Amino acid sequence: SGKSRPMRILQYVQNTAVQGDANSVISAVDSYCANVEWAMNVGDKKGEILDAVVLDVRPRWVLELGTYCGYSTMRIARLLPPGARLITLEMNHHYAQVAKQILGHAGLDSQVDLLVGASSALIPQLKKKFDMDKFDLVFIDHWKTSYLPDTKLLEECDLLASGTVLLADNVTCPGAPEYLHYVRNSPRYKSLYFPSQLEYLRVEDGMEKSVFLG
Ligand SMILES: CCNc1ncnc2c1ncn2[C@@H]1O[C@H](/C=C/CNC(=O)c2cc(-c3ccc(F)cc3)cc(O)c2O)[C@@H](O)[C@H]1O
Ligand SMILES: [Mg+2]
Repeated sequence: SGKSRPMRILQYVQNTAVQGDANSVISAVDSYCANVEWAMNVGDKKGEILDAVVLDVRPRWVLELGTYCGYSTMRIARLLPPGARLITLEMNHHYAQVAKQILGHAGLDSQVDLLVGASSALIPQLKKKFDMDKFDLVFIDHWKTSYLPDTKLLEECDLLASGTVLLADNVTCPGAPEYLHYVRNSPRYKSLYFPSQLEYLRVEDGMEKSVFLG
């Protein structure tokens, strides 16, 4: 039942996870996607790398590109210091609606602003909309061919400060070759690869952490 995969994930969360307990919602998504049907969440293995980066950066302003069901949104939001904000962009209305409900079940909607629309249209509006200046952390996990153009757009919109961390999912599988080449060869980034595995599978994947140098 449930018309879409995100819908089926939401129903499983609503039926099994503890309302207001983000960790139980994260575990519910992981057990559903590991045992019932695969979905493109960052997952528990790469999720631990994401957690470690969030805890290390202690960001005040976080941007996520590609919300999908809100899994990585929850992982980030549950670790934010008080007063910090996570802005997540999702172009698919249905996915955004599901993510909003999953975030609500986890009790994390107060730290998160979920905007529905394409990143290319929304990124130029963020400074004014949120009265903010620079992001401390950007988690990139949307269409792999959009990683590079959106990184360049973030530079053009002056949304990256010296020290801003970009963390990109899937740089090995499915891969983001143009993005990788750019951040690994540009003098404006210090880049480091974190090997891991594709969510819920024994397939190599990894995340690239790139620090903007200004
Ligand atoms: C147009 C660019 N701008 C965008 N602005 C806002 N939201 C966007 C945008 N692009 C895509 N989105 C949204 O991000 C999400 C897309 C994520 C794309 N992710 C993947 O393709 C992906 C794919 C895999 C994968 C790996 C191995 C396989 F065999 C099959 C799939 C694994 C992953 O972890 C992935 O992240 C959707 O919710 C989509 O609606
Ligand atoms: Mg991904």
